Amino acid sequence: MADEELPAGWEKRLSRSTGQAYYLNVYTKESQWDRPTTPAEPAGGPETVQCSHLLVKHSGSRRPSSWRQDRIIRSKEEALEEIKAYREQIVSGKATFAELATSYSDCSSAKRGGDLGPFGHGAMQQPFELAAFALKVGELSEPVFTDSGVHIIMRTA
Ligand SMILES: Cn1nc(-c2ccccc2)cc1C(=O)N[C@H](Cc1nc2ccccc2[nH]1)C(=O)O
Repeated sequence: MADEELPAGWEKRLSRSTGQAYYLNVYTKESQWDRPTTPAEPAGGPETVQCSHLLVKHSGSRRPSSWRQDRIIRSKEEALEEIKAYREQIVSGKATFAELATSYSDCSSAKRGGDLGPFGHGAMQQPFELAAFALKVGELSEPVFTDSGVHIIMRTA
């Protein structure tokens, strides 16, 4: 079977000792045995990422109101428990990220399944940015706290 094309930024090499194929990130010169499925990221990480998020606000949020609820009174601890339950539903496959974000996110991006579109450094609150840029494409964050509330973040590009 002809070798399928590799995602951008990768080169296929053969191990001198075993003859086994491995893959080289041409930017960072790092190598891996597993065939890559996403483009190689340059050293220093990506300039922009695209993420979807699910936000649960609480009484201490910067704007304790949303399309879902005019006045949000749940505590920060209750918000964390809710976001952990949503994360478990996603990880177990009981629901998709987009389904839950559409129904339950307190961010206006809920209408787009939580999709925030592409963004670069400096666009989002720092805890959110740090978590988002640390994710690999397709990865789901642990709960992230910002002045807006408690988030889970899925990097999509
Ligand atoms: C940063 N952002 N993008 C959208 C958005 C994007 C695409 C389509 C519709 C809305 C909404 C927002 C936003 O700040 N929403 C706030 C809540 C919020 N706070 C955030 C902090 C970090 C990242 C996303 C966040 N969303 C709100 O609705 O009160």
